[in-house]
Amino acid sequence: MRLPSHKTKIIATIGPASDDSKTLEALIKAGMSVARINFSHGTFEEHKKRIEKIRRASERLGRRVAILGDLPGVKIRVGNIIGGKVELRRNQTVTLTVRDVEGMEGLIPVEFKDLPKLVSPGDVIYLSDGFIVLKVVKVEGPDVVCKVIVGGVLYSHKGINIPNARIPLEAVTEKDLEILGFMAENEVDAVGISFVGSAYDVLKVRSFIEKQGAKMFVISKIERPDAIRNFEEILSASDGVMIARGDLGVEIPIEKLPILQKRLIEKAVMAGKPTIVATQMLESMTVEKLPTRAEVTDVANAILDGADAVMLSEETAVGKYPVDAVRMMAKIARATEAYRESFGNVRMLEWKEKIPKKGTIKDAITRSIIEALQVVDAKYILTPTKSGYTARLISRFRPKQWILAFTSDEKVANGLMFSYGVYPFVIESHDENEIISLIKGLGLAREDDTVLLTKGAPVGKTVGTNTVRIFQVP
Ligand SMILES: Nc1ncnc2c1ncn2[C@@H]1O[C@H](COP(=O)(O)OP(=O)(O)OP(=O)(O)O)[C@@H](O)[C@H]1O
Ligand SMILES: CC(=O)C(=O)O
Ligand SMILES: [K+]
Ligand SMILES: [Mg+2]
Repeated sequence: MRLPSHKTKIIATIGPASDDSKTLEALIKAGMSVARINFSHGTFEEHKKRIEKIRRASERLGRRVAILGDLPGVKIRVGNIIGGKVELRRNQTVTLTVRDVEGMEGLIPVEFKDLPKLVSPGDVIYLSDGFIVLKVVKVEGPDVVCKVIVGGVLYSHKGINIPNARIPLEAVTEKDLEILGFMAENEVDAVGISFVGSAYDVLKVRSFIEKQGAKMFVISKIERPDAIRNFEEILSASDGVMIARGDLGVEIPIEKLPILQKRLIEKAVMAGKPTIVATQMLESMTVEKLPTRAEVTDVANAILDGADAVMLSEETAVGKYPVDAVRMMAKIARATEAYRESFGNVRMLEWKEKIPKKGTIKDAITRSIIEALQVVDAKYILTPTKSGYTARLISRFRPKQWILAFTSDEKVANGLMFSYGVYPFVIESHDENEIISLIKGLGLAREDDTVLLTKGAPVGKTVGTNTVRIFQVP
C-alpha cells in the first residue's frame, strides 16, 4: 500500500452533488478522509442511504473514511421559497414572516416563531452567511418588515444571523438529540455540535451518546461569541474543534476572523485536540473548475496556522466540481506541508517552552520523540494507542514522518482520521512484532529502516505510554 501524499486531513460535505457511488469513490481516491453529512438539510432516509454508500465505497477501495454528522443546533433558517430562490434588491422592502407561507418576491418565511419578539427597528439581520444584509423597519405581529441594505439571490433554507439579538436557546435542542439518536443507530463516527456556547452543551451531547451505548468523536463548532469567551472549557470537554467561519464571520466582526483563527488553532493544537478550518475555503469551485488565488492562499495559510483538517461545504455538497475541489485541496496541502514542517519546528520550540513543568508523562514521551527525530533519520513513528491520545500528542508537533497508529477499536481509528499526519490501523494486539510484520507485509517498511515506537511498558505505577524505543526493522 501507499500512504497518502498529504498529511492534512480533508473533510468533504456530502450532498446531492456527491452522493452517488462513483463520485464517492472518486472523492476518496482524491484524498477525502472524512465525509461530512449536514443534518440541517435533507431527510433521515436520504442520510441513511448516504451513510451506507459512503461505507460501501470505502470498503470497495480499502480506504478508511470517517463519517461526521453535523447537527443543526439553534441556527435560524429561511423556509421554503417557491422555485427555490428569490432575488432581493437594494432598498427594496421585504417582509420576514413566521406565518406558515411559502416565500416569494418581497416575502420570506422564517422557521423560528420567536423572531418578531427578538428584533426591533434598526436591528441588522444577515442572510446566507452574511451575503445579504437587511435592516428592520418595523415589527407587526408575525411579520418583520425590513429594508434591503445589501442585495443578492436568496435560496431556500439558508441561515439567518442576528448578532444583536440574544437568542435565549440552548445550543443542543430536542431535535438535535433525535438526530443524535439516529446517528448512534447508524454508527456515525463523529458529531459536530453547532453553536456550542459552553462546556454544558458538549457534556449534554456526551451523556446522551453514552446513554445510547454509542461512541462518537465529539467536535465543538466555534461559531458564536460565547464559544470564544468559553473556549478553554469547551476545548477541554471536546475531542476536537471546528472553526466554523460561515456563522462565525457574521457573529463577530469579519475582520477579526484571521487572527482569531490563529489563536484558537494554537490553543487546540497545544491541547492535542484536532482543529478543523471550515467554510468558503474553495468557494468559487462551487461553479468554477479552478479556485481563486485568494482561496488557494487561504487553504495554505490554514495549514500553516496549524489546522489538522480543512473542510469543503457547498463545493462538494452542491457544487459542479466536487472531485476537483478535493483534488485541489490535496495538491495545496502537499505543496504547503513541506514548509509547515520547518515552520512547525520553530513553533515546536516555542510550544515546548509553554508545556508547564507539571506536564504529564505522555508530554515528556512525546517531546522526547521530537528531540530524537532531530538526531536520527527515522522512517515512521509507530504508536499503539488505546484512546488515540498518544498519537494526537505526537501529532501536535507536526513531525515530517507519518505517525502510524495501531488500535483494536474501529471507532478510535476513525477518530484519528481528523488528526494531521496520523494514519490509523486496526489490529487486535499491541504486540510490537505484529506491528512490524504488518507494516512490512504492507510494503511500508523494509529491513534496516529506522523507526520509533511508543510503548506502555508495565513498570512502576504508570499506566499508558511511558517508553519510546528507537530501532532498526529486523
Ligand atoms: N444534504 C444536502 N442537501 C442539499 N443541500 C445541501 C446539503 N448539504 C449541504 N447543502 C447545501 O450546501 C450549502 C453549504 O453547506 P453547509 O454544510 O456549509 O451548510 P449551511 O447551510 O451553511 O449550514 P451550517 O452552518 O449548518 O454548516 C448549504 O447551505 C446547502 O445549500
Ligand atoms: C460549517 C459551519 O457551520 C459554518 O461555517 O458556519
Ligand atoms: K449544521
Ligand atoms: Mg454554521
